[in-house]
Amino acid sequence: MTVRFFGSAASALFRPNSTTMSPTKVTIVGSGNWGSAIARIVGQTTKAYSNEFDPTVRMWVFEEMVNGEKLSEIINTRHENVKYLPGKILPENIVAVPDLVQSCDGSEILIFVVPHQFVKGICKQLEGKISPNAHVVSLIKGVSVQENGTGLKLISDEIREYLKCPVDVLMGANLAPEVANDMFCEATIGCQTRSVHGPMLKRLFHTDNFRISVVEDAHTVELCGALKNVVACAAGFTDGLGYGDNTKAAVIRLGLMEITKFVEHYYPGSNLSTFFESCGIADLITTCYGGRNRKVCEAFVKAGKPMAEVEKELLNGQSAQGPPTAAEVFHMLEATNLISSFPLFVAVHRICQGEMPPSGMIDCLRDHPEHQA
Ligand SMILES: NC(=O)C1=CN([C@@H]2O[C@H](COP(=O)(O)OP(=O)(O)OC[C@H]3O[C@@H](n4cnc5c(N)ncnc54)[C@H](O)[C@@H]3O)[C@@H](O)[C@H]2O)C=CC1
Ligand SMILES: O=C(CO)COP(=O)(O)O
Repeated sequence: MTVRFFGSAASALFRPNSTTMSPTKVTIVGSGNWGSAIARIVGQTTKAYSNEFDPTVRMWVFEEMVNGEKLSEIINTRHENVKYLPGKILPENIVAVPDLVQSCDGSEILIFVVPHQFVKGICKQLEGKISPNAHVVSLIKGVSVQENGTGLKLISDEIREYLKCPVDVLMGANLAPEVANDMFCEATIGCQTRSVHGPMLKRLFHTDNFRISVVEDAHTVELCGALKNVVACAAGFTDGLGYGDNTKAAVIRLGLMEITKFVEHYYPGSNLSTFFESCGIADLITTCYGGRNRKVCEAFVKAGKPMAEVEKELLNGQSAQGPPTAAEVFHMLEATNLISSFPLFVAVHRICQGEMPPSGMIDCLRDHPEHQA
Protein backbone atom coordinates (compact mmCIF):
# COMPACT_ATOMS: atom_id res chain seq x y z
CA MET A 1 0.00 0.00 0.00
CA THR A 2 1.37 3.43 -0.89
CA VAL A 3 0.41 6.67 0.77
CA ARG A 4 -0.17 9.52 -1.62
CA PHE A 5 0.25 13.06 -0.38
CA PHE A 6 -2.52 15.51 -1.10
CA GLY A 7 -3.05 19.25 -0.63
CA SER A 8 -0.95 22.08 -1.95
CA ALA A 9 2.63 21.75 -0.72
CA ALA A 10 4.02 18.62 0.91
CA SER A 11 5.90 20.77 3.45
CA ALA A 12 2.64 22.25 4.71
CA LEU A 13 1.47 18.75 5.57
CA PHE A 14 4.07 18.20 8.27
CA ARG A 15 2.58 19.93 11.25
CA PRO A 16 3.83 18.68 14.60
CA ASN A 17 1.33 18.97 17.39
CA SER A 18 1.03 22.65 18.28
CA THR A 19 1.10 22.15 22.07
CA THR A 20 4.07 19.85 22.41
CA MET A 21 5.84 20.48 19.08
CA SER A 22 6.67 16.80 19.07
CA PRO A 23 5.03 14.23 16.81
CA THR A 24 1.53 13.28 17.90
CA LYS A 25 1.24 9.86 19.49
CA VAL A 26 -1.54 7.64 18.19
CA THR A 27 -3.18 4.70 19.98
CA ILE A 28 -5.63 2.24 18.49
CA VAL A 29 -8.06 1.19 21.21
CA GLY A 30 -9.11 -2.22 19.93
CA SER A 31 -7.60 -5.03 17.91
CA GLY A 32 -10.47 -6.99 16.40
CA ASN A 33 -11.16 -7.50 12.71
CA TRP A 34 -11.55 -3.80 11.88
CA GLY A 35 -9.08 -2.61 14.50
CA SER A 36 -6.39 -4.77 12.91
CA ALA A 37 -7.27 -3.75 9.36
CA ILE A 38 -7.14 -0.05 10.25
CA ALA A 39 -3.80 -0.67 11.99
CA ARG A 40 -2.37 -1.62 8.59
CA ILE A 41 -3.40 1.82 7.27
CA VAL A 42 -2.40 3.89 10.30
CA GLY A 43 0.93 2.05 10.52
CA GLN A 44 1.66 3.25 6.97
CA THR A 45 0.44 6.84 7.27
CA THR A 46 2.19 7.54 10.57
CA LYS A 47 5.44 6.42 8.97
CA ALA A 48 4.77 8.55 5.88
CA TYR A 49 4.05 11.63 8.04
CA SER A 50 6.59 10.90 10.75
CA ASN A 51 7.22 14.61 11.44
CA GLU A 52 3.58 14.97 12.39
CA PHE A 53 2.76 11.55 13.90
CA ASP A 54 4.93 9.37 16.10
CA PRO A 55 5.41 6.29 13.93
CA THR A 56 5.26 3.96 16.92
CA VAL A 57 1.53 3.26 17.15
CA ARG A 58 0.31 1.42 20.22
CA MET A 59 -2.64 -0.91 19.81
CA TRP A 60 -4.57 -1.98 22.88
CA VAL A 61 -5.21 -5.71 22.84
CA PHE A 62 -7.88 -7.27 25.03
CA GLU A 63 -5.57 -10.06 26.12
CA GLU A 64 -6.50 -13.64 25.42
CA MET A 65 -4.69 -16.91 24.93
CA VAL A 66 -4.54 -18.28 21.40
CA ASN A 67 -3.20 -21.85 21.19
CA GLY A 68 -1.38 -21.38 24.49
CA GLU A 69 0.21 -18.02 23.58
CA LYS A 70 -0.74 -14.48 24.55
CA LEU A 71 -2.33 -12.67 21.59
CA SER A 72 -0.34 -9.49 22.32
CA GLU A 73 2.91 -11.46 22.21
CA ILE A 74 1.95 -13.14 18.94
CA ILE A 75 1.24 -9.73 17.42
CA ASN A 76 4.52 -8.27 18.65
CA THR A 77 6.65 -11.17 17.46
CA ARG A 78 4.87 -12.38 14.30
CA HIS A 79 3.16 -9.10 13.38
CA GLU A 80 -0.09 -10.86 12.69
CA ASN A 81 -3.37 -10.88 14.57
CA VAL A 82 -3.84 -14.60 14.08
CA LYS A 83 -7.27 -14.63 15.69
CA TYR A 84 -9.05 -11.57 14.28
CA LEU A 85 -7.24 -10.86 10.99
CA PRO A 86 -5.35 -14.04 10.11
CA GLY A 87 -3.04 -14.05 7.13
CA LYS A 88 -2.40 -10.29 7.07
CA ILE A 89 0.87 -8.80 8.26
CA LEU A 90 0.66 -5.73 10.48
CA PRO A 91 3.35 -3.07 10.05
CA GLU A 92 6.20 -3.46 12.56
CA ASN A 93 5.50 -0.01 14.03
CA ILE A 94 2.19 -1.34 15.42
CA VAL A 95 2.94 -2.38 19.00
CA ALA A 96 0.40 -4.46 20.90
CA VAL A 97 -0.11 -3.36 24.53
CA PRO A 98 -2.38 -5.42 26.81
CA ASP A 99 -2.68 -2.71 29.51
CA LEU A 100 -5.39 -0.26 28.41
CA VAL A 101 -4.25 2.76 30.43
CA GLN A 102 -0.62 2.23 29.46
CA SER A 103 -1.55 1.91 25.79
CA CYS A 104 -3.18 5.35 25.82
CA ASP A 105 -0.67 7.13 28.08
CA GLY A 106 0.47 10.36 26.42
CA SER A 107 -1.41 9.72 23.19
CA GLU A 108 -3.24 12.65 21.65
CA ILE A 109 -5.16 10.64 19.08
CA LEU A 110 -7.14 7.68 20.35
CA ILE A 111 -8.77 5.59 17.62
CA PHE A 112 -11.68 3.76 19.27
CA VAL A 113 -12.54 0.56 17.43
CA VAL A 114 -14.21 -2.03 19.65
CA PRO A 115 -17.67 -3.67 19.56
CA HIS A 116 -19.95 -1.05 21.09
CA GLN A 117 -20.99 -3.11 24.12
CA PHE A 118 -17.44 -2.68 25.52
CA VAL A 119 -17.21 1.11 25.21
CA LYS A 120 -18.54 1.99 28.65
CA GLY A 121 -16.15 -0.37 30.46
CA ILE A 122 -13.20 0.97 28.48
CA CYS A 123 -14.15 4.60 29.13
CA LYS A 124 -14.54 3.96 32.86
CA GLN A 125 -10.99 2.57 32.98
CA LEU A 126 -9.62 5.54 31.01
CA GLU A 127 -11.57 8.26 32.85
CA GLY A 128 -9.14 10.97 34.07
CA LYS A 129 -6.12 9.06 32.76
CA ILE A 130 -5.75 10.28 29.19
CA SER A 131 -3.73 13.24 27.93
CA PRO A 132 -5.44 16.63 28.47
CA ASN A 133 -4.92 17.18 24.71
CA ALA A 134 -6.41 13.84 23.71
CA HIS A 135 -8.84 13.61 20.87
CA VAL A 136 -10.88 10.49 20.02
CA VAL A 137 -11.85 9.23 16.56
CA SER A 138 -14.56 6.61 16.89
CA LEU A 139 -14.83 3.89 14.24
CA ILE A 140 -17.50 2.15 16.30
CA LYS A 141 -20.81 1.36 14.63
CA GLY A 142 -23.48 1.12 17.31
CA VAL A 143 -25.54 3.14 19.78
CA SER A 144 -25.95 3.19 23.52
CA VAL A 145 -28.88 3.68 25.87
CA GLN A 146 -29.06 6.64 28.27
CA GLU A 147 -28.31 5.82 31.92
CA ASN A 148 -31.86 6.75 33.03
CA GLY A 149 -33.29 4.51 30.30
CA THR A 150 -35.12 7.35 28.54
CA GLY A 151 -33.56 7.02 25.16
CA LEU A 152 -30.69 6.58 22.80
CA LYS A 153 -27.20 7.94 23.14
CA LEU A 154 -24.57 8.18 20.43
CA ILE A 155 -21.38 6.24 21.16
CA SER A 156 -19.44 9.44 20.44
CA ASP A 157 -21.48 11.27 23.11
CA GLU A 158 -20.86 8.46 25.57
CA ILE A 159 -17.10 8.66 24.99
CA ARG A 160 -17.17 12.47 25.16
CA GLU A 161 -19.03 12.43 28.49
CA TYR A 162 -16.60 10.01 30.13
CA LEU A 163 -13.32 11.27 28.68
CA LYS A 164 -14.19 14.99 28.36
CA CYS A 165 -12.43 15.37 25.03
CA PRO A 166 -13.43 16.06 21.41
CA VAL A 167 -14.74 13.04 19.50
CA ASP A 168 -15.01 12.73 15.72
CA VAL A 169 -16.15 9.65 13.79
CA LEU A 170 -15.04 7.61 10.79
CA MET A 171 -17.59 5.37 9.05
CA GLY A 172 -17.90 3.94 5.56
CA ALA A 173 -18.33 0.95 3.25
CA ASN A 174 -15.33 -0.79 4.75
CA LEU A 175 -15.60 -4.55 5.16
CA ALA A 176 -12.37 -5.16 7.07
CA PRO A 177 -11.17 -8.21 5.09
CA GLU A 178 -11.35 -6.19 1.85
CA VAL A 179 -9.61 -3.18 3.38
CA ALA A 180 -6.90 -5.52 4.66
CA ASN A 181 -6.48 -6.79 1.09
CA ASP A 182 -5.85 -3.19 -0.05
CA MET A 183 -8.98 -3.19 -2.18
CA PHE A 184 -10.17 0.27 -3.14
CA CYS A 185 -12.86 1.85 -0.97
CA GLU A 186 -14.05 5.15 0.47
CA ALA A 187 -14.79 6.34 4.00
CA THR A 188 -16.37 9.38 5.62
CA ILE A 189 -15.02 11.33 8.56
CA GLY A 190 -17.67 13.24 10.48
CA CYS A 191 -16.23 16.19 12.40
CA GLN A 192 -17.89 18.68 14.70
CA THR A 193 -15.89 21.39 12.95
CA ARG A 194 -14.08 20.33 9.81
CA SER A 195 -11.24 22.86 10.11
CA VAL A 196 -10.22 21.81 13.65
CA HIS A 197 -9.27 18.16 13.17
CA GLY A 198 -10.42 17.32 9.64
CA PRO A 199 -7.15 17.90 7.74
CA MET A 200 -5.05 16.09 10.36
CA LEU A 201 -7.42 13.11 10.47
CA LYS A 202 -7.48 12.95 6.71
CA ARG A 203 -3.70 12.65 6.71
CA LEU A 204 -3.92 9.88 9.29
CA PHE A 205 -6.35 7.70 7.33
CA HIS A 206 -6.24 8.70 3.65
CA THR A 207 -4.32 6.37 1.29
CA ASP A 208 -4.49 5.41 -2.38
CA ASN A 209 -6.97 2.67 -1.59
CA PHE A 210 -8.81 4.21 1.36
CA ARG A 211 -10.18 7.55 0.21
CA ILE A 212 -11.52 9.90 2.85
CA SER A 213 -14.16 12.63 2.61
CA VAL A 214 -14.65 14.93 5.58
CA VAL A 215 -18.10 16.31 6.43
CA GLU A 216 -19.35 18.34 9.39
CA ASP A 217 -22.53 16.30 9.85
CA ALA A 218 -21.03 13.97 12.47
CA HIS A 219 -24.33 12.78 14.01
CA THR A 220 -25.62 11.63 10.65
CA VAL A 221 -22.36 9.89 9.77
CA GLU A 222 -22.43 7.97 13.04
CA LEU A 223 -26.10 7.05 12.92
CA CYS A 224 -25.81 5.80 9.33
CA GLY A 225 -22.99 3.52 10.49
CA ALA A 226 -24.99 2.17 13.40
CA LEU A 227 -28.39 1.76 11.75
CA LYS A 228 -27.19 0.05 8.57
CA ASN A 229 -26.26 -2.96 10.73
CA VAL A 230 -29.94 -3.35 11.66
CA VAL A 231 -30.95 -3.21 7.99
CA ALA A 232 -28.25 -5.78 7.15
CA CYS A 233 -29.95 -8.17 9.60
CA ALA A 234 -33.18 -7.77 7.62
CA ALA A 235 -31.22 -8.59 4.43
CA GLY A 236 -29.82 -11.69 6.15
CA PHE A 237 -33.32 -12.81 7.14
CA THR A 238 -34.65 -12.51 3.58
CA ASP A 239 -31.57 -14.34 2.25
CA GLY A 240 -32.15 -17.07 4.83
CA LEU A 241 -35.77 -17.38 3.73
CA GLY A 242 -34.57 -17.95 0.16
CA TYR A 243 -35.60 -14.60 -1.33
CA GLY A 244 -33.48 -12.93 -4.01
CA ASP A 245 -31.83 -9.67 -4.97
CA ASN A 246 -35.08 -7.81 -5.74
CA THR A 247 -36.22 -8.46 -2.18
CA LYS A 248 -32.84 -7.34 -0.87
CA ALA A 249 -33.14 -4.15 -2.91
CA ALA A 250 -36.50 -3.51 -1.22
CA VAL A 251 -34.89 -4.10 2.19
CA ILE A 252 -32.14 -1.62 1.31
CA ARG A 253 -34.61 0.99 0.02
CA LEU A 254 -37.05 0.71 2.91
CA GLY A 255 -34.15 0.50 5.35
CA LEU A 256 -32.69 3.70 3.96
CA MET A 257 -36.09 5.41 4.30
CA GLU A 258 -36.18 4.40 7.98
CA ILE A 259 -32.57 5.48 8.54
CA THR A 260 -33.21 8.96 7.10
CA LYS A 261 -36.49 9.30 9.00
CA PHE A 262 -34.87 8.20 12.26
CA VAL A 263 -31.97 10.64 11.89
CA GLU A 264 -34.30 13.48 10.96
CA HIS A 265 -36.64 12.76 13.88
CA TYR A 266 -34.07 12.37 16.65
CA TYR A 267 -31.23 14.54 15.32
CA PRO A 268 -32.93 17.15 13.11
CA GLY A 269 -30.87 19.26 10.74
CA SER A 270 -28.87 16.58 8.94
CA ASN A 271 -27.62 17.18 5.40
CA LEU A 272 -29.27 15.01 2.77
CA SER A 273 -25.90 14.80 0.99
CA THR A 274 -24.41 12.88 3.95
CA PHE A 275 -26.62 9.88 3.13
CA PHE A 276 -24.89 9.76 -0.28
CA GLU A 277 -21.43 9.61 1.27
CA SER A 278 -19.65 6.29 1.84
CA CYS A 279 -21.06 6.21 5.40
CA GLY A 280 -24.62 6.20 4.01
CA ILE A 281 -25.89 4.32 1.01
CA ALA A 282 -22.51 2.72 0.21
CA ASP A 283 -22.08 1.14 3.64
CA LEU A 284 -25.70 0.00 3.61
CA ILE A 285 -25.18 -1.83 0.31
CA THR A 286 -21.86 -3.46 1.18
CA THR A 287 -23.09 -4.65 4.58
CA CYS A 288 -26.36 -6.03 3.15
CA TYR A 289 -24.33 -8.10 0.69
CA GLY A 290 -21.03 -8.92 2.37
CA GLY A 291 -21.18 -8.18 6.09
CA ARG A 292 -21.11 -10.36 9.18
CA ASN A 293 -24.58 -9.19 10.29
CA ARG A 294 -26.10 -10.44 7.05
CA LYS A 295 -24.24 -13.73 7.31
CA VAL A 296 -25.21 -14.40 10.93
CA CYS A 297 -28.87 -13.52 10.32
CA GLU A 298 -29.07 -15.75 7.25
CA ALA A 299 -27.66 -18.64 9.29
CA PHE A 300 -30.06 -17.85 12.17
CA VAL A 301 -32.98 -18.45 9.82
CA LYS A 302 -31.50 -21.53 8.16
CA ALA A 303 -30.21 -23.23 11.32
CA GLY A 304 -33.09 -22.24 13.61
CA LYS A 305 -30.62 -21.76 16.50
CA PRO A 306 -30.44 -18.78 18.91
CA MET A 307 -28.59 -15.75 17.54
CA ALA A 308 -25.80 -15.94 20.15
CA GLU A 309 -25.10 -19.56 19.23
CA VAL A 310 -24.95 -18.83 15.49
CA GLU A 311 -22.67 -15.83 16.11
CA LYS A 312 -20.30 -17.94 18.18
CA GLU A 313 -20.18 -20.70 15.58
CA LEU A 314 -19.64 -18.41 12.59
CA LEU A 315 -17.55 -15.49 13.84
CA ASN A 316 -14.86 -17.00 16.10
CA GLY A 317 -15.01 -14.21 18.67
CA GLN A 318 -15.93 -11.39 16.29
CA SER A 319 -19.15 -9.59 16.94
CA ALA A 320 -22.31 -8.77 14.92
CA GLN A 321 -23.57 -5.41 16.14
CA GLY A 322 -26.96 -5.43 14.37
CA PRO A 323 -28.99 -7.46 16.91
CA PRO A 324 -27.94 -5.40 19.99
CA THR A 325 -28.37 -2.17 17.99
CA ALA A 326 -31.88 -3.25 16.99
CA ALA A 327 -32.66 -3.78 20.69
CA GLU A 328 -31.32 -0.33 21.60
CA VAL A 329 -33.26 1.33 18.77
CA PHE A 330 -36.42 -0.56 19.77
CA HIS A 331 -36.03 0.72 23.32
CA MET A 332 -35.86 4.28 22.01
CA LEU A 333 -38.87 3.84 19.70
CA GLU A 334 -40.91 2.34 22.51
CA ALA A 335 -39.96 5.13 24.91
CA THR A 336 -41.03 7.74 22.37
CA ASN A 337 -44.16 5.96 21.08
CA LEU A 338 -42.86 5.57 17.53
CA ILE A 339 -42.90 1.81 17.05
CA SER A 340 -45.40 1.92 14.17
CA SER A 341 -43.26 4.42 12.21
CA PHE A 342 -40.20 2.11 11.95
CA PRO A 343 -41.59 -1.35 11.16
CA LEU A 344 -38.37 -2.71 9.60
CA PHE A 345 -36.22 -1.82 12.62
CA VAL A 346 -38.89 -3.24 14.95
CA ALA A 347 -39.27 -6.49 12.98
CA VAL A 348 -35.50 -7.07 13.08
CA HIS A 349 -35.55 -6.72 16.86
CA ARG A 350 -38.55 -9.00 17.31
CA ILE A 351 -37.10 -11.69 15.04
CA CYS A 352 -33.74 -11.56 16.87
CA GLN A 353 -35.61 -11.94 20.18
CA GLY A 354 -37.67 -14.88 18.90
CA GLU A 355 -40.87 -12.84 19.32
CA MET A 356 -41.67 -13.00 15.60
CA PRO A 357 -40.91 -15.73 13.05
CA PRO A 358 -38.37 -14.76 10.34
CA SER A 359 -41.21 -14.86 7.77
CA GLY A 360 -42.57 -11.80 9.58
CA MET A 361 -39.84 -9.86 7.76
CA ILE A 362 -41.65 -10.34 4.46
CA ASP A 363 -45.00 -9.26 5.98
CA CYS A 364 -43.22 -6.19 7.31
CA LEU A 365 -41.89 -5.30 3.84
CA ARG A 366 -45.26 -5.98 2.21
CA ASP A 367 -47.20 -3.78 4.64
CA HIS A 368 -44.56 -1.07 4.98
CA PRO A 369 -46.06 2.44 5.39
CA GLU A 370 -43.90 3.61 2.46
CA HIS A 371 -46.38 1.73 0.22
CA GLN A 372 -49.33 3.71 1.58
CA ALA A 373 -48.13 6.99 0.10
N1 LIG B 1 -15.13 -5.75 10.94
C1 LIG B 1 -15.55 -4.88 10.03
O1 LIG B 1 -15.58 -5.17 8.82
C2 LIG B 1 -15.92 -3.50 10.45
C3 LIG B 1 -16.27 -3.22 11.75
N2 LIG B 1 -16.64 -1.94 12.11
C4 LIG B 1 -17.01 -1.61 13.47
O2 LIG B 1 -15.83 -1.53 14.25
C5 LIG B 1 -16.10 -1.90 15.61
C6 LIG B 1 -15.13 -2.97 16.05
O3 LIG B 1 -15.27 -4.08 15.21
P1 LIG B 1 -14.13 -5.17 15.01
O4 LIG B 1 -12.77 -4.58 15.09
O5 LIG B 1 -14.49 -5.87 13.74
O6 LIG B 1 -14.31 -6.11 16.28
P2 LIG B 1 -14.63 -7.68 16.28
O7 LIG B 1 -16.01 -7.92 15.82
O8 LIG B 1 -13.53 -8.40 15.59
O9 LIG B 1 -14.66 -7.98 17.85
C7 LIG B 1 -13.72 -8.66 18.53
C8 LIG B 1 -12.94 -7.71 19.41
O10 LIG B 1 -13.60 -7.52 20.66
C9 LIG B 1 -12.65 -7.68 21.68
N3 LIG B 1 -13.26 -8.04 22.96
C10 LIG B 1 -13.82 -9.22 23.31
N4 LIG B 1 -14.24 -9.16 24.59
C11 LIG B 1 -13.94 -7.93 25.05
C12 LIG B 1 -14.13 -7.25 26.27
N5 LIG B 1 -14.74 -7.84 27.30
N6 LIG B 1 -13.71 -5.97 26.38
C13 LIG B 1 -13.12 -5.36 25.34
N7 LIG B 1 -12.90 -5.93 24.14
C14 LIG B 1 -13.32 -7.21 24.00
C15 LIG B 1 -11.75 -8.76 21.16
O11 LIG B 1 -10.54 -8.76 21.87
C16 LIG B 1 -11.58 -8.32 19.72
O12 LIG B 1 -10.57 -7.36 19.62
C17 LIG B 1 -17.57 -2.35 15.63
O13 LIG B 1 -18.37 -1.28 16.06
C18 LIG B 1 -17.88 -2.65 14.17
O14 LIG B 1 -19.25 -2.46 13.85
C19 LIG B 1 -16.65 -0.92 11.20
C20 LIG B 1 -16.26 -1.15 9.90
C21 LIG B 1 -15.90 -2.45 9.42
O1 LIG C 1 -19.36 -2.06 8.93
C1 LIG C 1 -19.02 -2.92 8.15
C2 LIG C 1 -18.70 -2.64 6.75
O2 LIG C 1 -18.59 -1.27 6.50
C3 LIG C 1 -18.95 -4.32 8.61
O3 LIG C 1 -20.23 -4.83 8.69
P1 LIG C 1 -20.45 -6.19 9.49
O4 LIG C 1 -20.19 -5.91 10.93
O5 LIG C 1 -21.86 -6.60 9.19
O6 LIG C 1 -19.45 -7.16 8.90
